[in-house]
Amino acid sequence: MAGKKRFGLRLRELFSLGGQEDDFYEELEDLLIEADLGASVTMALVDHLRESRRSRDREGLLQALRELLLDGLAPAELNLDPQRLNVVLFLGVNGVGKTTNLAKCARWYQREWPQAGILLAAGDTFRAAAVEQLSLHAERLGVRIVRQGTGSDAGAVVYDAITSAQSRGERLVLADTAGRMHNRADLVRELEKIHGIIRKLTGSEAVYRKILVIDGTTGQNALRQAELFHEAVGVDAVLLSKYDSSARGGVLVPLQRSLGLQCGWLGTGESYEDLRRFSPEAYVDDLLAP
Ligand SMILES: Nc1nc2c(ncn2[C@@H]2O[C@H](COP(=O)(O)OP(=O)(O)OP(=O)(O)O)[C@@H](O)[C@H]2O)c(=O)[nH]1
Repeated sequence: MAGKKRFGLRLRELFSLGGQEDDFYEELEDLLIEADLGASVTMALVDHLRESRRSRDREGLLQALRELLLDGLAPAELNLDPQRLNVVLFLGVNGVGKTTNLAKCARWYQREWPQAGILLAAGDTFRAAAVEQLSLHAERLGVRIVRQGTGSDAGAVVYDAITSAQSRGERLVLADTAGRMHNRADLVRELEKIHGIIRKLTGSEAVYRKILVIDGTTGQNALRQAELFHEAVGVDAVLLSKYDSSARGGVLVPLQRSLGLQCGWLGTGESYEDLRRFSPEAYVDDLLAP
């Protein structure tokens, strides 16, 4: 959070400085880019501020920037349905916190839907320790898991999980996926295969959603990751992990502006309770806080 505070502070310092108009906007651009807002969003914001000719006093500018950042941001809605089967696929590159946050979501729905029956699917069969890690969470949470060994077919794991949940009347399958394969094409092929299996099995009978986990400390690279997954299978919502240790976290704005992706949750630590619903106002206030 220290970095975020620095951003807000530096913004205020800049706003209270005198000097040339052009220098001011250039420095503002640098600050926004450092906050992970990305070049195109930054340009658009700064152009807007320039054109709006709002008074260049500190509070006026901060208020204008706040409104611009908030524009279009909304909490993602998954619209899951406790009366039907829901399949939620967790996507994201290695180490972003997919498995941990999948487990937090399991805990969340244990509370929200106490009667639902939750099943975890160990679909990351590529990384050696991933199946074990998810199994440990299943044991701690007291939920069922469908797993096979490392190197097995992830599509088969997901297939088994869904048919098993269907036969038992369970309402929620949370499926992990690999974040890395031998190369990008393999990863996309694997995801497309899993996606095809889920679509075939669920049809109109079930709700199927995809959550992309983005590491809040990643910066602009997050946008490229999101493009990859969104193009491959389509993303319904973003979960921004490691928000507690993210220096900037401004990346949610370009994710929304460039790809139309909204955030649903913030991961705020490593324990099961460390999951927060995304609030655009709280997020932007945090970004701008001194
Ligand atoms: N501080 C903090 N740490 C987190 C958060 N979410 C996950 N982590 C940590 O990030 C590390 C990686 O998390 P994993 O859940 O293993 O990541 P993954 O994406 O499943 O990784 P792969 O299985 O390798 O793809 C672990 O040490 C987690 O405890 C969070 O919201 N805050």
